[in-house]
Amino acid sequence: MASKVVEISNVSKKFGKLSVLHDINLSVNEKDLMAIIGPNGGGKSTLIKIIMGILTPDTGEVKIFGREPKKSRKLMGYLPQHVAFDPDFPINVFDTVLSGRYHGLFKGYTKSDEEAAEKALKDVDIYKLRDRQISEISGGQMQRVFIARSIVREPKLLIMDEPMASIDPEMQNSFYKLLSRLNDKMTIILISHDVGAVSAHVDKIACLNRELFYHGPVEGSAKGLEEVYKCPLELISHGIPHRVLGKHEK
Ligand SMILES: Nc1ncnc2c1ncn2[C@@H]1O[C@H](COP(=O)(O)OP(=O)(O)OP(=O)(O)O)[C@@H](O)[C@H]1O
Repeated sequence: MASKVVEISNVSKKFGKLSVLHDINLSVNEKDLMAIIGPNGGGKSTLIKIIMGILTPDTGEVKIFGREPKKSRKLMGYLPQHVAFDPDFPINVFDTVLSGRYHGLFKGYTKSDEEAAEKALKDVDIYKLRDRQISEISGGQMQRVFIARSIVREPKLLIMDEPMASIDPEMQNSFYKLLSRLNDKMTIILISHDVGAVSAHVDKIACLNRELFYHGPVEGSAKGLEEVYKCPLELISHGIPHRVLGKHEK
C-alpha cells in the first residue's frame, strides 16, 4: 500500500465568524500528483498554510508524513503564487537557486548546497543558464528558476500555488512534462484555476469551496468532471469557466 504523505481528518477553520474550511478530509499518497482547484476565496491558501504548519486548524487533525506539520517542514518545498523578487536585481540563475538553501546570516553555503543547486538546475532543464543574470531570462525560464529553488532542499512533498499563472499557453505542455518528471521523485500538490488543462495532467483532483469534494483519479475532460463529479466549475477561474475560453489571438 502506498504510504500516506498528507492525512487531513475533519479539519475546520474560521477567521472570526467566517468559516473558511468546513470538515475537510483529504489524503494524499506518496508520488501522487494532485490538483486542488476552487474559486477565489474557497480556502485553498488556508488549506496549504495548514498543511505547511503555518496555520493551525480549529478542529480536526493533520499529519504530514505521519507527523505534525511543523515537524515535517523540512520535507516540504513550496512555490508561492507571487514570488517577491526584483527581476533587475543583479544576481545570476545559479545563486538564485542556491539561495533556497540559505542557512542564515554569515553562514555561507557548503559544497553539498552547491551540488544540490546544480542538480536542481539540471532537474528543471536550465543548467545551461546557470551563469545568466536573471534580468536576461524569459518569464518561462524564470518560472523554472523558482521551481529549481523550491526543490533545492530535495523535498519529498512539493506544493505549488498557481504555477501556470505566469506561463504562456505554448509553454504549458513543457511545464506539465517537467511536473511529471519531478513527480517521479516527489509527491506534488498543485493549486490551480485552470481546470481544463490541469485535469488532463494530474492523477487526482480535489475541488475546494469551503468544503472539499475529492474526486480521486481523473477520468475524461473537464466537462466529464463537471457532469460526473458535480465539481462546481462555474465558480472557478474568477467566475468564468476556463474551458470555454478560446486561445488568445495574437
Ligand atoms: N488571516 C486571515 N484573516 C481573516 N480572513 C482571512 C485570512 N486569510 C484568509 N481569509 C479569508 O478566508 C477566505 C479564504 O481565503 P483563502 O486565501 O484561503 O482562499 P483561496 O482559495 O486561496 O483564494 P484565491 O484563489 O483568491 O487565492 C477569504 O474570504 C479570505 O478573505
